[in-house]
Amino acid sequence: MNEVTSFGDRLSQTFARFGQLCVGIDPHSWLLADWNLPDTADGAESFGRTVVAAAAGQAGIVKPQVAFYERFGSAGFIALERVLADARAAGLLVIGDAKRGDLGTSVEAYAEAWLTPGSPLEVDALTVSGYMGVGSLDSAIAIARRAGKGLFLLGATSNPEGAALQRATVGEGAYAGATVARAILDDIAERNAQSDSGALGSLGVVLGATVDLAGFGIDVHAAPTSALTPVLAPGFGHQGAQLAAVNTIFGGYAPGVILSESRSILSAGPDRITKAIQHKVEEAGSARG
Ligand SMILES: O=c1ccn([C@@H]2O[C@H](COP(=O)(O)O)[C@@H](O)[C@H]2O)c(=O)[nH]1
Repeated sequence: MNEVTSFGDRLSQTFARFGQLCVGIDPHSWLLADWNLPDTADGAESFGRTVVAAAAGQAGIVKPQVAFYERFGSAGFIALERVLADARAAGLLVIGDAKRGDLGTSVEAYAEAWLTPGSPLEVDALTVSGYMGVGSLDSAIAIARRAGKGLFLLGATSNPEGAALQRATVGEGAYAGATVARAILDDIAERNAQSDSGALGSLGVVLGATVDLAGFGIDVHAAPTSALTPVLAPGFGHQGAQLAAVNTIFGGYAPGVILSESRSILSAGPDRITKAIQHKVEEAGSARG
């Protein structure tokens, strides 16, 4: 049987080739209107496939926001399947932003849906919630590792409402005394150290570029140097964070940060989207140095 390449190694290869920008695919109603597309599943499909075609060969990663397809029910999922198929055929690394979370066999079923090779919704990595306990995701983690896929656990999210919960202190267990966000980061780092031998681990966390990580008890200068935990970082662009600040915000984690922007790129419209992506890829490259 062929050895499966880990998600961490595939992410490292993508970074080396295309840099660290991730283009979000978020077909908001207003964006569909700006793009002269109907606010329907067909409109969202056309939007997503145009973004994929513009990103292919320029950026390495795309992140479709599942909610904007789910709102159209089964037709939306068919549209999303086609966008995902295009993206994977174009060699883009695809992160499904679905923020799934559950326990036992239920989370296992989510992982089968999104991470099984050949599944209609197959992506390379999925955003998940560990707020039922990181251990509640064990079966999904096992499926991801077997298939060479990745998971990004919500840690310190970019929205201001997240802080009250995510900065709360864990009361018991191995991470007692740490904030919730820090406990998730530490748990994932340990799992990566045990299972990944490359530069980047296959399990990542979501850390918003808009948040003050020190306030969450996260010391960005204490990042591990091998099996570094990848960080999916929304918050650049429309939410206010500047790509130029990536090294300052993320310190030792910066080599593993996925710089995600959606609206700030997508608002360029269908005629200027290719140029907008090219410009952002260059900006992200200069920011990382
Ligand atoms: O902490 C988080 C986690 C996920 N998101 C998602 O990222 C994009 C951000 O879109 P922008 O237009 O670049 O603001 C969107 O799909 C969010 O649901 C996040 O913003 N923050």
